[in-house]
Amino acid sequence: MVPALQLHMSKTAMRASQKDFESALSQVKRLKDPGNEVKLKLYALYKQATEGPCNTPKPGVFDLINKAKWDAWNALGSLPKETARQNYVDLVSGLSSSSDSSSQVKPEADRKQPGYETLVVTSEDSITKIMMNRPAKKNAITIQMYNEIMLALKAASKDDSAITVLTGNGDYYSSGNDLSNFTDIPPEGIEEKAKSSAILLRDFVDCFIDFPKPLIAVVNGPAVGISVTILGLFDTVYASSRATFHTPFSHLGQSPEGCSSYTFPKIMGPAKAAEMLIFGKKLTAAEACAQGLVTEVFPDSTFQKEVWTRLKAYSKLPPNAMRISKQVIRNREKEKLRAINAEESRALQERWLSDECTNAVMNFLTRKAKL
Ligand SMILES: CCCCCCCCCC/C=C/CC(=O)SCCNC(=O)CCNC(=O)[C@H](O)C(C)(C)COP(=O)(O)OP(=O)(O)OC[C@H]1O[C@@H](n2cnc3c(N)ncnc32)[C@H](O)[C@@H]1OP(=O)(O)O
Repeated sequence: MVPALQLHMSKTAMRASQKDFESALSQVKRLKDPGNEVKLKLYALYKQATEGPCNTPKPGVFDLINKAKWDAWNALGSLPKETARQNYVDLVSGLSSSSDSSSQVKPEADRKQPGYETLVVTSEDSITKIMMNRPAKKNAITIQMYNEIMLALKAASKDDSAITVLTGNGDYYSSGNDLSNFTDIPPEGIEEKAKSSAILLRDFVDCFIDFPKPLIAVVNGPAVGISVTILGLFDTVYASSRATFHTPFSHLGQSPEGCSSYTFPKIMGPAKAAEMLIFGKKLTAAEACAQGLVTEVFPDSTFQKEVWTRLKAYSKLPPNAMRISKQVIRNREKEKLRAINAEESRALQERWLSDECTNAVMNFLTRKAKL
């Protein structure tokens, strides 16, 4: 190589290295804590790059931290300043790329727990998220979905997450019971179907009564029927400003479930509860919040961002303390809630056999009526 060109190139390399060094110095402040060993390496390379070989007296044996730093610097011997600077830049660049890849959000499909067809269940940041996933059917709850939600709750109660969230995919939170559940009548007849459905309903609601960790509903859109009534068993309910809360049981020839015959009057008083549960009054998110069913309403445009930021912060609280607090708040009611659940399920078992209910369901299924 022509000597003049060689000189030019090495000067450029040195200038670039100085620039890289400065940017590495600012980058290092944004890195996650890389641990003590790496921090010592960085310290030593920095000192070598800026001051040259170690030139200070060795600290005393009891000055542990300064001695470790001194040892690390001294170990670099007579390494040239430029090489130390380059090594520093290389080390920071390696740390940044590994911390970038660990903080990258994996696509939901990669994090999804297997085994669910009607739900997407993910666990991340100490939060288990159970998302109802039939958006084309407004997340109407099929028999399979009832069973999968129970499975997901049981798994979440034992996993290492601190909090559990139920939410919906798409524009609805859930349109409640899938009315086509009424069409799948076994050879044993409708009475048997009503009986097994009442057991399913009781077991489903018991899972919410017994859930041991903080349980949060992220109500992303309108909620109907059982998806509303079980909200009284959640610890926190966050709603989008687009959400509505509708329990049209009389319209459907049915009666309340999800322990709402007890929780709603307790939450909002008997008069407001009756308007919802007997007359099917639909509440806006703001009304549901004013009546205590909803904890907080967020503008729809920022709903997901605000709610998940809040939940990520809550999920870092000590999990055992949260669990015990929930027990202290809820345990004394559990037996009562189970008895109420059983009673509501028995009442519905009869309702499902009534003409009022059959006609309402048929009207929906034959496209004659919607809510
Ligand atoms: C004896 C056997 C008993 C079995 C019982 C099992 C256990 C049950 C225990 C629990 C009991 C719970 C009580 C309740 O939850 S009551 C509430 C029931 N829900 C409803 O009545 C809502 C019915 N849906 C509607 O009124 C409307 O769909 C809507 C929610 C107001 C939305 O209207 P939209 O115009 O915006 O959208 P739409 O075109 O209607 O819906 C899109 C498609 O989704 C289907 N769909 C929506 N909700 C349901 C539903 N709840 N059940 C079944 N299918 C639903 C709708 O039919 C559309 O489908 P498609 O595109 O036409 O194929």
